[in-house]
Amino acid sequence: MSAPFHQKTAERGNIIDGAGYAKSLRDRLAVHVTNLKEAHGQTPCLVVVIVGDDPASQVYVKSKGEMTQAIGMESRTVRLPDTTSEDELLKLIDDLNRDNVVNGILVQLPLPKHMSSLKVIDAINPDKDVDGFHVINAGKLAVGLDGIVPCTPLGSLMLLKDAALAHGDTLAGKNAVIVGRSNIVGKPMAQLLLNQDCTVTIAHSKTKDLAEVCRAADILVAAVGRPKFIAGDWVKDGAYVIDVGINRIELDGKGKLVGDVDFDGAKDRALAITPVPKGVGPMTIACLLNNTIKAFCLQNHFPVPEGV
Ligand SMILES: Nc1nc2c(c(=O)[nH]1)N[C@@H](CN(C=O)c1ccc(C(=O)N[C@@H](CCC(=O)O)C(=O)O)cc1)CN2
Repeated sequence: MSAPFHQKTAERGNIIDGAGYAKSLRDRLAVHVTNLKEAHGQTPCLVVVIVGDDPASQVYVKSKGEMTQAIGMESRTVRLPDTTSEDELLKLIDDLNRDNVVNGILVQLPLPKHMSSLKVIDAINPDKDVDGFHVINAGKLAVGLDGIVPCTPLGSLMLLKDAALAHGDTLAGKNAVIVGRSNIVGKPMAQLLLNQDCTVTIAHSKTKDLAEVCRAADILVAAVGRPKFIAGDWVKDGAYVIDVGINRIELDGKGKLVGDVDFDGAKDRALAITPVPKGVGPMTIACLLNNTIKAFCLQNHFPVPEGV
């Protein structure tokens, strides 16, 4: 087993360095891309589709394109106006499904209100669904088959495993509480932690005594999308805390990014905790690159590189 990336140091304390882990993952993936090119003369190709002009989505999509290219893969971005009809988007996906050069298709979420994200995701060929959102990939994860795993939960699991390893610990047998039941984070995160032999609870807006449920968590994953929703005293002493939330708030007249956890209140209780920014967020894009390489190898019947 490799040495843990996350080490408790004087500067970092118990703060999980998601940005640093993501960089080291991208460096490893760049080596795989070079090796695949040398061995097969082919390069994985990712197409990202964005509809509309949501400013945060524009930033993420730009970053996806840059990072895809930076590790040596081919990147294409399709930008559509928010007047695009659902049928036009479905037609584009159909074309991309049929294009043999394209290995990965990602439709940036959220979509404009006149589109059904379930319908759009369902139209993507599951083999090219590098987000891992298609019902076939969700089903594979649920029954323990190898498929494409959603990027944010996959990145969160990598950080958790690494933090546990740094403490000479494992995830098996731990009480994991996930606050949030979305299809793209909460539910797949629960499946991943179940597969690690955790005892898993999914909590949500109707959960009774949420604070008490959280206080019982050895692993607490916050994915509610509400700034500082999880108070510091909801965190058990010695818990691993993964904060998936990325919320933009105004503080002293300035824009600021905060997570779903009250970081200052939680950090002295947690054994290890992800910050916002530079925690889970950067792992989302690094795992997208990981998934694109995996999809490329599976489509071409090449061996999937170890660790991908
Ligand atoms: N099709 C998808 N849509 C969306 C996904 C997804 O996985 N697939 N996830 C999010 C947005 N997202 C990627 O698309 C994403 C969010 C945040 C980050 C990130 O690196 N955040 C930085 C802060 C950046 C900032 O200033 O906003 C951090 O946390 O350090 C990357 C990707 C919703 N849509």
